[in-house]
Amino acid sequence: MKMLSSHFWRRVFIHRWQRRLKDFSKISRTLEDKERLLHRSIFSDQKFFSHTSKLWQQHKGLPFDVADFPVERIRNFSIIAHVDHGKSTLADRLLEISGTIPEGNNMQVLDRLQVERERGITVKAQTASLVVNHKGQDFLLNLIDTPGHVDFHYEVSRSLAACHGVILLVDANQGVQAQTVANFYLAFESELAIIPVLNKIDLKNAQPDIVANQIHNLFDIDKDEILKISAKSGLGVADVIEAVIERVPCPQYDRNKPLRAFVFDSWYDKFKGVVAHVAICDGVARKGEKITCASSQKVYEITEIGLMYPTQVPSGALFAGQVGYAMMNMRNTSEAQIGDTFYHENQPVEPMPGFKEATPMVFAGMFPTDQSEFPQMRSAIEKLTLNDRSVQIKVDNSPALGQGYRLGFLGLLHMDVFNQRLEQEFDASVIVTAPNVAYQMTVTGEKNIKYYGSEDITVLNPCLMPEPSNIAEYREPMVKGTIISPDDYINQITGLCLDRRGRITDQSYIDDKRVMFQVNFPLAEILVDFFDELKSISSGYASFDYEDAGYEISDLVKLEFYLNGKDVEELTLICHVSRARDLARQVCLKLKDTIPRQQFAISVQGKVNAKVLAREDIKAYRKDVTAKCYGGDISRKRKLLKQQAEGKKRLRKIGNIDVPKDTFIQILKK
Ligand SMILES: Nc1nc2c(ncn2[C@@H]2O[C@H](COP(=O)(O)OP(=O)(O)OP(=O)(O)O)[C@@H](O)[C@H]2O)c(=O)[nH]1
Repeated sequence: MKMLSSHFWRRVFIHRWQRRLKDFSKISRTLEDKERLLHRSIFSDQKFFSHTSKLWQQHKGLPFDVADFPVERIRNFSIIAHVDHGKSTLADRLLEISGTIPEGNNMQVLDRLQVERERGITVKAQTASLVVNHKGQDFLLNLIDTPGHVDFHYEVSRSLAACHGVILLVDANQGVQAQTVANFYLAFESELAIIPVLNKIDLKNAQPDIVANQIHNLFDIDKDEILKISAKSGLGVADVIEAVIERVPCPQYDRNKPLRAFVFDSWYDKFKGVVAHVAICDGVARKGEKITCASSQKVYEITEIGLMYPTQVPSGALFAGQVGYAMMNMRNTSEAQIGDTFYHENQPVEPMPGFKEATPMVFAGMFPTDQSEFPQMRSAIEKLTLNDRSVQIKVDNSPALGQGYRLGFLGLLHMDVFNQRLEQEFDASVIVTAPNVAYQMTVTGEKNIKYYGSEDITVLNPCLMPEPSNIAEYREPMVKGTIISPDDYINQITGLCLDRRGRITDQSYIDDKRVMFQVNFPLAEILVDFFDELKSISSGYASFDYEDAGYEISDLVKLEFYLNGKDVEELTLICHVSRARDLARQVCLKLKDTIPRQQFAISVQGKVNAKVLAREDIKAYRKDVTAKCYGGDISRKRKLLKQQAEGKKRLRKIGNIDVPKDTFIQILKK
């Protein structure tokens, strides 16, 4: 007994010291941890901590019943903003304040993809549900964290279909940027409630009053409506929750009506198969029920249904106004179409309007590194496009690279991310050809005159461009660009726009320091390095966004590249006539740098209409075949050299040039 009690006191003593040490280590924390402590004290009153919600670690299922949330106590909203203005950080704080996840600085829990974590950007809209208490009542909030980069704007527009309001987040240091403007109009045109929020007010250089003025001038928003927060420290985040509950309208749906479930996203899970993100517009969907897909009329059984809390947590049912996930035993990835409506078997309802197709801006060929891997590549592309519906797919064939696909993307970053996701998530290694835009042409060649008079075609693959003598008119895609920058850089930006064949249509001040330019550009001119150059001439302060602006008549040529006189179709480009010579030189130099030296010399030529515009030579490795010949027998040495020369000729004849996998994509980068 005595022994036991001394053991007990020893444990109490150790425990006390551990606590003291913990307190001591708290005092000596770094600056970042001090912010965390501040954030803790802000949350300490746990104003929004719901009675039903418990800390993340403590529950396995949902700590509440979804049936207890009628539409009046549901709010569905998105967080939209320019790149890096703090969307994912705010999402973290909202999840913490509601007790959905444990406290922890900058976990970015909604950036779930490996590519997002590696690049530090959001590429995929992600949803999460949280329960908060407001004036004694529990509310179910469904938030969607959206990407900020222009290449992923389709994700934003799709997410808005499942929302009734948005938080328009603006960095109080950087101010309104180009994507802020684009996102505002997207939400405004969708008639959503807009809550303007200034973020990063903890920063030394934050200028909340100036930025509030910009928001007021540009969007006609009352300055009193603008919230000021620090998503990092948690300051003011409580007000955001209050604003969401009070300013975002509840869904106008009815759980007593027949089921109408809208699929706004879907993805392929290696273990669970196809998973769909669903918004329940009317009625109730329960596990085990049979539901019909409105577009295909196929019947499925709901095998699992639940909320993203913030990962998939089964709830057994979802009620009108709620947003969650569902699994329906779909065998084929093509069955889960985004924009589809599901209803209970034999109880058809009016389907929801689907989504507008995304308009791809950039096209590139994708081929397996080894032709035997084509089936794996096809399956990987099918699964990934299930999660990324903005990609357009067409089967393609290339003499050098074999069977593959021509894919359409919303931009180069989109293409890069898609490629990386193929490798990381599906283990598919692919060759990507040089990206190009889609040109339109009016063909009036002999054959066409005979049959059609003239015909308008769209050329997605430059090597399929018809003979120039048959083309009556060329048209190239245009974009309407928005640039926002401090006025110190007006001259540099004007110069850059003119150099890129841009037409400045408007230039106006959004406050007394910042200028907004509206510029019409040929898409091909801003595709590769425009944004980098804009950032570099404006010391990183200018931002850029663009939207489709149709086609304009242009003067185009087909630029072909030859390796040792052999046309390499995969390298063919279409460009404006004024760019042909520079581009030919740039690509030839790039090829010279990227193609490794081989046993024979390689000539690299860039030609337009058989006229050589640029040429580079890659020297051969001179293998010393006579090294092993000691002594003076000259005839033996000659024989070996002759054999070597013949070997080189043979290699050249069969065009056995080792071109590295990323050459095609590298050639356009400066
Ligand atoms: N000082 C400070 N930094 C912040 C605040 N909010 C976010 N940040 C930082 O800003 C950077 C970008 O934050 P994110 O949350 O990734 O921004 P995002 O808008 O989600 O970025 P994308 O999804 O790539 O567009 C991170 O380094 C954050 O730590 C804030 O209130 N104060």
